[in-house]
Amino acid sequence: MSSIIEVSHVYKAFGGPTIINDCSLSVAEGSITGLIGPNGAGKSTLFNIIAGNLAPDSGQVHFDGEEISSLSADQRFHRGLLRTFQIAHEFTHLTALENLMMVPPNQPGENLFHTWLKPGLVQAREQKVRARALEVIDFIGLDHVRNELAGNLSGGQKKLLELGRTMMTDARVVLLDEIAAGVNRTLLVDLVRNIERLNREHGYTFLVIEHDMDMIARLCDPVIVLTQGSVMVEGSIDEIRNNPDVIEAYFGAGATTD
Ligand SMILES: Nc1ncnc2c1ncn2[C@@H]1O[C@H](COP(=O)(O)OP(=O)(O)OP(=O)(O)O)[C@@H](O)[C@H]1O
Repeated sequence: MSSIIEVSHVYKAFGGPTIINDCSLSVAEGSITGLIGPNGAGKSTLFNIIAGNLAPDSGQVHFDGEEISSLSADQRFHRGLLRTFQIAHEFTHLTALENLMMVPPNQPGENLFHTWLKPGLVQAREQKVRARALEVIDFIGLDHVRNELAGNLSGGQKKLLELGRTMMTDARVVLLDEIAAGVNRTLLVDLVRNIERLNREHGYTFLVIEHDMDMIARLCDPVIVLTQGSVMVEGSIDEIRNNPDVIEAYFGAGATTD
């Protein structure tokens, strides 16, 4: 498998100690790759650097062979590299379906000249977006709450909606940051199933930060362990689980898995 994301020798400090320290890793196209590590290891910082929300002090990030360090988060989004975010506050007053319909970038309706000069174009585009949103809401199993305000959805339903929002664009790589947090077990099963289906049926590549090890074990291969801002080891979940260095990094010297 070829790699779709390549992080090469990235460094980042926030005026104090180096948080990301000569970090290099690659994510294979079509994989669901896990990114784990103790608290403060730098996982979210690395996500921000890959997504374009934070500039590295040095080093490079390639997406599908292209060096993307100079691209904004928005430009990366339009190329299909995106991360899920909590539903923004203002969107909690929109229905689940409307939340999906808000996602497509550059909607002609946003441009007043289009509304005046090409109303037919705007209408056709809106119909297409609505049809897609209806497909997506069915796919993620939220059809029964499509007219519910997003703010009234449960934590797990909001996560499913976040995942659905990635389907309104032509996503290729989705960065998931602790998507299982606060989700009940039943909806977690739906979430995992949808991630697997998006991977299998739509060719999405996922990079997943997760503290829930059951979820990592179920979903991810390979798993990358980050400690103190650089990659300690990469392998299958079983290789990681039995690696004494990983156990020590998580639990301290002398710890065992028993
Ligand atoms: N904007 C910032 N300014 C200063 N320090 C920061 C900033 N962002 C992150 N840090 C520091 O960088 C370190 C790594 O944080 P980061 O959130 O990337 O780790 P993490 O591995 O995602 O941790 P966790 O698993 O606890 O979420 C922490 O010590 C944090 O305090």
